[in-house]
Amino acid sequence: MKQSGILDRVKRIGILASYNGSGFQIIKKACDELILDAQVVVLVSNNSNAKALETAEQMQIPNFIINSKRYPDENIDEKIAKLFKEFNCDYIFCSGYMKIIGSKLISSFEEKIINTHPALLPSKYGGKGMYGRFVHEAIIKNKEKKSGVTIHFVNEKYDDGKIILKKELELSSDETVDTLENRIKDLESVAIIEAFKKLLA
Ligand SMILES: Nc1nc2c(c(=O)[nH]1)N[C@@H](CN(C=O)c1ccc(C(=O)N[C@@H](CCC(=O)O)C(=O)O)cc1)CN2
Ligand SMILES: NCC(=O)N[C@@H]1O[C@H](COP(=O)([O-])[O-])[C@@H](O)[C@H]1O
Repeated sequence: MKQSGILDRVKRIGILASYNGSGFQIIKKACDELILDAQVVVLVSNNSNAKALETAEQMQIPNFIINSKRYPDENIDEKIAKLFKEFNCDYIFCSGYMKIIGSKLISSFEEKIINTHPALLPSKYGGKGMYGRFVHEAIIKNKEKKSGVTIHFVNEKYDDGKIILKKELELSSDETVDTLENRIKDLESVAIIEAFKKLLA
């Protein structure tokens, strides 16, 4: 583990999640086990029913619901950016976050917002509508021979940012959406940690 100098401090990670936050849990575990020299300091969800909120609460990680329904008169993107700044986040990780991130948040965290996409990019399996099971359904429907995970920086467009790393897998002849989803999640658990090790080095 890198020795921290006097001016260094453990890097602080903010999470954006819409549902379960599986990637968030992977990162938190790696931080707790000192595999990553970082700490998860705050979680934001757009979805008041997100399981990720409960998980954060159980872990005593500050967690917030920020969406336009709850804050109809505020710029949601600015509100999220302000909160992550208040928590002195060094990085933001999108753990199954299903909303477009706007320019304010992107400019506040240039090349510091990281997303995990459950397919190989660039490809037709990225962009608007390509999230969660929809990605795997399209891959299976099109009889693709391979898929994978892409960890990338977030820019203004969906799934278009600079790629940090990719991991591939070959589809089996009897692959289903369920088996592919599970295999991609397993691959993600390796890719996310490898990507953060690269960033934190
Ligand atoms: N500016 C960016 N914002 C986000 C990115 C990004 O790369 N740039 N990545 C997404 C995550 N993502 C793919 O990895 C993704 C998530 C959601 C969608 C999508 O089509 N969403 C629907 C709404 C779905 C819902 O409300 O549940 C939509 O926009 O119509 C595409 C890609 C996170 N944000
Ligand atoms: N395009 C974005 C996207 O599809 N992200 C995907 O959502 C899953 C997280 O869901 P979770 O809420 O179950 O952790 C992850 O597998 C991630 O690749």
